[in-house]
Amino acid sequence: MNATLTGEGAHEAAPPPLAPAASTGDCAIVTRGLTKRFRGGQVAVDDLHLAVPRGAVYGFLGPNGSGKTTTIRMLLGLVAPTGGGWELLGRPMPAGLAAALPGVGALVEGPAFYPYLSGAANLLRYDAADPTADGRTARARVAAVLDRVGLSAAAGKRYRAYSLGMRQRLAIAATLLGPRELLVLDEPTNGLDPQGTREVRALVKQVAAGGTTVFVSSHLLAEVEQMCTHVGVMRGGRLAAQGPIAELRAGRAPLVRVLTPDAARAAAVLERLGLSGARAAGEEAVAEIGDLPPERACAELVDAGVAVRGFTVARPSLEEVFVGLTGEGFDVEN
Ligand SMILES: Nc1ncnc2c1ncn2[C@@H]1O[C@H](COP(=O)(O)OP(=O)(O)OP(=O)(O)O)[C@@H](O)[C@H]1O
Repeated sequence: MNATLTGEGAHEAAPPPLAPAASTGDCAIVTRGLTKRFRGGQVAVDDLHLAVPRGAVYGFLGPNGSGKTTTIRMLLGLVAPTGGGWELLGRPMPAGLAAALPGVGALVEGPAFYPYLSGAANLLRYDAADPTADGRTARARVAAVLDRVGLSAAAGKRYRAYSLGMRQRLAIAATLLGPRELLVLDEPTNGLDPQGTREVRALVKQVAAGGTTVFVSSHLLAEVEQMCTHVGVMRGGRLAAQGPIAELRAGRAPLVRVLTPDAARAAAVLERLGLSGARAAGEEAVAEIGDLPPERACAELVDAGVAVRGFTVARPSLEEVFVGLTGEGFDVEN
């Protein structure tokens, strides 16, 4: 799949699209113009074109309120779109929901577990609620899934004694009771401590390594960088960018940054040298270095009388790329 940059996120400083529209070839999720306008007129999701390749761990990244949960709820048939269409596991929706959903594990709102029952007993109750599950093999299924999420040793422990990370792993275990081709997780590390976050991240990677496509929403860039192969960036209900993380990062032009009290003059020199996107902000002038040898740029600046206090050439970090696209910062803590 190719990375694409679309929409209004591409403001003045943002570079042009990396590639044509994403291929929707072998995808676990495809949306075409998916839109949700709530009563009262608010457009929560606007003309969304997602392409989630099979086998990907796709990070659905965006600040709070950018439309992630609404999108996930539409994908799962929990709320009806007001425009556009979508496919899950190759089936057109919503007609194919009943056929596709058994292959989809989803964690949208945390499942309700009984605090006085053990993890295993809670999962047995979940399993019993699934009319397609064979009751005779329930115990084996629950044991296998507890093993998969690393909770075998705590299987008999009461839920209320579980740590936050264990609770979330149990919730993910509940989504894995059946064989799943696709796992959809809405902010699975929200509210977890660093240890719980690590546990959930490791579990997601492990599930993906078993061949399951994972679609996971997050407002944490660092988390998406660590866990995901692909990313879609939401801004105000629209998709500002999507593609393989490595491609989004690698496709960005290296920038020259000049630290100087003469930032405006430095930007003018860089522009005169033919560099794109030359701009000044505070005590920094920035431009795309292109093919110009950095030493030549530096010499020209000095010749023009610019007091160069710092000079670096580097690709923008993923965070800088996304801030450029969304116009908003990301919480990079954690
Ligand atoms: N039922 C609803 N009626 C009206 N507006 C809604 C409804 N649900 C969500 N919205 C609005 O739609 C926008 C997108 O919300 P959504 O929950 O999808 O965003 P999000 O990216 O998942 O954010 P968060 O992480 O905070 O949940 C928000 O402005 C929200 O207030």
